[in-house]
Amino acid sequence: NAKIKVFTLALLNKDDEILLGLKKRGLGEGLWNGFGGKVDPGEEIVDAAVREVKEECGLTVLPTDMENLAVIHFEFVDDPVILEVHVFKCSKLAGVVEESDEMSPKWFPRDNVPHSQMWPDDEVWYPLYLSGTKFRAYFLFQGYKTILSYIIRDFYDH
Ligand SMILES: Nc1nc(NC2CC2)cc(N2CCN(C3COC3)CC2)n1
Repeated sequence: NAKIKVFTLALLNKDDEILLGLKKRGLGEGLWNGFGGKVDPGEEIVDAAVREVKEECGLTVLPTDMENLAVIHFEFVDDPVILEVHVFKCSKLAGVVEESDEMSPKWFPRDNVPHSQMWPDDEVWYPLYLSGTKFRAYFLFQGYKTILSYIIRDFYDH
């Protein structure tokens, strides 16, 4: 009786830097990550991504400037809840970066993000993301720290 929970994850780019936020609470607390959250019922996924970016770091992004680069499914041993994370890449940003209740934002060099303080899967798929490759991925976790297995394939292949 698997249950799928849909999340957005927006990675914001400017020149050779990427904006990450240190999560202050909830799932991923204490880790650096892109901006995102749950998709409300009836909400378009890309609109949820735009909303979460604004809420979490103050920046305004147009839905048409959100490039959907990946869909990643995360499964956890002995847990029926599957996380479906829609990853977006955006380079057209407006506004001023602000701290929020959820996130402390900070710019990092895109080739030097703090992987030791990020979700372990990021190290696997960031290189694909940075090269602009569209992909689908599946990760099987034991708890939140151990990757038991993963599959990555082209977004368009079956
Ligand atoms: N980079 C990355 N890795 C993940 N790995 C799986 C956990 C093992 C999950 C993940 N997200 C799921 C959680 N979501 C938080 C915002 O509201 C909750 C952000 C995106 N983001």
